[in-house]
Amino acid sequence: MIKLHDLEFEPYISEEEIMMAIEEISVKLNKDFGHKRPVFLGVLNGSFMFASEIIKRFSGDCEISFVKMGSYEGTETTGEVKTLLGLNQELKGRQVILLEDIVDTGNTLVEIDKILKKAEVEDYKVVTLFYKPEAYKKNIPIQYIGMEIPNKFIVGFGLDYDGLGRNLTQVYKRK
Ligand SMILES: O=P(O)(O)OC[C@H]1O[C@H](OP(=O)(O)OP(=O)(O)O)[C@H](O)[C@@H]1O
Ligand SMILES: Nc1nc2[nH]cnc2c(=O)[nH]1
Repeated sequence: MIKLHDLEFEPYISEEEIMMAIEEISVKLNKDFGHKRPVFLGVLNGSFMFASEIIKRFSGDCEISFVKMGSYEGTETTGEVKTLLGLNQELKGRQVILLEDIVDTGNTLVEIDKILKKAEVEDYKVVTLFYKPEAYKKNIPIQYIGMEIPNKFIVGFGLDYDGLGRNLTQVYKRK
């Protein structure tokens, strides 16, 4: 059990399980994009750890870029997704692989979809380590999913509770 701010969390997904899910996604990405020179687009802050693991395993040529989006306060979405740092690279005509740590309501994905369409990317695919099917209310397709999880608030492996917990190497759920 761990405590972050006022809340207690219990171990939920081990580092080993996370790494297995990452390996599986990486095999598919190498097969599907190995010769396409994609741009990996990580969504900060939460995706930094996942993005690092995915990119380390990619064996073809690739470029790496980030955007920073934010919408959560405490354990709840505000419903308003802010673009805190936008695109800083020309993506017109490129194949983009979007790297998300988690897709929950899908609000963040909808905002990024607008950004990528405006940037006139050739195509983009969504990769997420965690996905909450019960919470997802949008219809943007998610092509690569590490793990489906129930609608519970989690922390660790990049995911925070009010700034804390991102450094944890395994995932915890709210007790
Ligand atoms: O599907 P949604 O309900 O939009 O939730 C998913 C988003 O929530 C988290 O970001 P957050 O806004 O907490 O910012 P952070 O990555 O800086 O923690 C996470 O990193 C995703 O980007
Ligand atoms: N830390 C954290 N951030 C999220 N953003 C969307 N869902 C979650 C979640 O379960 N945990």
